[in-house]
Amino acid sequence: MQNEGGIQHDAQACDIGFIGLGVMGSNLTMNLVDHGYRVACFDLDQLKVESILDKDASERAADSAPRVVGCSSYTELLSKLKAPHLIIISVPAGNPVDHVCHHLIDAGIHADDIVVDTGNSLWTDSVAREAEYKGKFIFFSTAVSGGEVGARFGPSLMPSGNPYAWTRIEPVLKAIAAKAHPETGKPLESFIPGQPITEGEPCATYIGPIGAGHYVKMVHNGIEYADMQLICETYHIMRDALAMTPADIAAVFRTWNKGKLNSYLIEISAEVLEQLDPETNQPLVDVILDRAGQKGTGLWTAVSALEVGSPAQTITSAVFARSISSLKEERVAASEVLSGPDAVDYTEDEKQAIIVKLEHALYCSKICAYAQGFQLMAMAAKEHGWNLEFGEIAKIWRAGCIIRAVFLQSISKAYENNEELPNLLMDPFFAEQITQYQSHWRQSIAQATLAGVPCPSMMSALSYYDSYRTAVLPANLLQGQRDYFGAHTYQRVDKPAAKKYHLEWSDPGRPQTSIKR
Ligand SMILES: NC(=O)C1=CN([C@@H]2O[C@H](COP(=O)(O)OP(=O)(O)OC[C@H]3O[C@@H](n4cnc5c(N)ncnc54)[C@H](OP(=O)(O)O)[C@@H]3O)[C@@H](O)[C@H]2O)C=CC1
Ligand SMILES: O=C(CO)[C@H](O)[C@H](O)COP(=O)(O)O
Repeated sequence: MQNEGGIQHDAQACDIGFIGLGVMGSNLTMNLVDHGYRVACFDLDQLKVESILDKDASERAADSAPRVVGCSSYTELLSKLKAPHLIIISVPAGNPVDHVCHHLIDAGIHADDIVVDTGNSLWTDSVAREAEYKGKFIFFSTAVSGGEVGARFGPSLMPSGNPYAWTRIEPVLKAIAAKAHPETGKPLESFIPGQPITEGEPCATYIGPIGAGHYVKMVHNGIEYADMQLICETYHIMRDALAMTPADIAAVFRTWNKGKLNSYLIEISAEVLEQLDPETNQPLVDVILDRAGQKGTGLWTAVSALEVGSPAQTITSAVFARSISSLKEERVAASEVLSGPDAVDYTEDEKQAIIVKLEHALYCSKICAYAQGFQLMAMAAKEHGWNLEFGEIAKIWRAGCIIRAVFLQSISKAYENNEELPNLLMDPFFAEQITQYQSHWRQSIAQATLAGVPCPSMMSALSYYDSYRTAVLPANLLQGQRDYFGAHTYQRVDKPAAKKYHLEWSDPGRPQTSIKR
């Protein structure tokens, strides 16, 4: 037995307790052990505990000691840990997180123990939890992105909460995080158990007070929704307007993946399109039902954008695209009643020209989706008093996470060059890129519209761009309408903005009054 700070514990005690051994939890646990941590594990389902013990046995050297210790209760888990305890949880967002926290309190967790929530929790829940569990233990959060492979070999991590807790957790999270090449921004990857990447810049940085990290992860997911939807729209245009096969479209994505669109999402899209159905030997994508699921983070982003008044229409339209996809039966019925334009027969040369334009359309739309995400974070940070470092946020998204892409290096440079950048579109590099490619972007959307193929997110991205660069929007008429029916007042272009006016619309003379408040 050792004695540290008056606490007795076993030399073989575990460094970390892990609760929730599902898709993410089991892989995060194996990632931790690859980095030399001894982990005590618990899940409500004991089969999952046994399975992780088997996994450890199969991956560790035959003559080495187990790196994972299985537990059958919260009390047993606490008893296996070095003090002060560090416990990581990966359970479904919502009630299960509080269920775990309450059981840890019942099991005798201490005030200086740390519980780190890694699930996709709603950021306001994390804020409430820190307050609720104060004095019982330190509630900390680190949002995780990267899916199961990321969890296993290096995810992107967005930690936030008590700064003292961060000093204790930082070495653990930076060890298990994905690593990016500092100059190129490209992910440094190894998918071999027991041989983790140790060089490069870790994709984990302290985001701020509790809630900030989960907010940033929520926006990451909102961007993820938009990015995925934009790729799906280009696939749709190629499939229905250009009559291309999944294999042809995959080949186009493979080519794009070598250029400015290089990203994990383009890569996996090509792979999905190439996959044949094991049952029918047809392209798998053709037998997957076109009804998209969603767990809530895209919706939360859209709701937050509406609440803080940040224009994030490409993200929001991606959420709506999932909603309309779920109306499968109605769409099938409507397809037999509602008409669209006649199909156009393109020559091979015309098709190739359209494909070139589509690449640029996707790129410009993607820039706008990211611009909206960063703008939303900036507006939320102002509202909640967070000091978000956007260059650092872009850096931790370069590897490990679902939206990892070479162009995040350019985003991080944009914010390094100008910390006060009001919008990504105003960065000289991105402004120039859109200037160069916008004609192809506009032509692609026009072509899709003429062919009757919906591209709501691409259209909304272009509208965002055009709205953002328009000095005088038609909101002047809108203000007039509001004042007409509801005396909601208006400001004048020729008077100080603080002054408000109302026109007496029902008075035949229509006098204007200056509103004194
Ligand atoms: N899958 C992904 O790609 C990503 C998921 N996330 C988030 O990570 C979290 C975990 O996701 P994922 O691994 O996919 O989910 P899973 O459903 O695969 O795993 C959750 C695990 O937690 C267990 N569990 C639930 N409640 C408790 C409890 N009170 N005590 C102990 N164990 C419990 C579940 O057991 P049982 O099944 O018996 O209920 C299950 O084994 C979620 O918040 C998710 O949103 C984040 C990033 C990516
Ligand atoms: O967080 C993630 C990756 O970053 C998850 O994959 C996310 O839960 C997927 O969301 P949805 O099921 O709503 O598509």
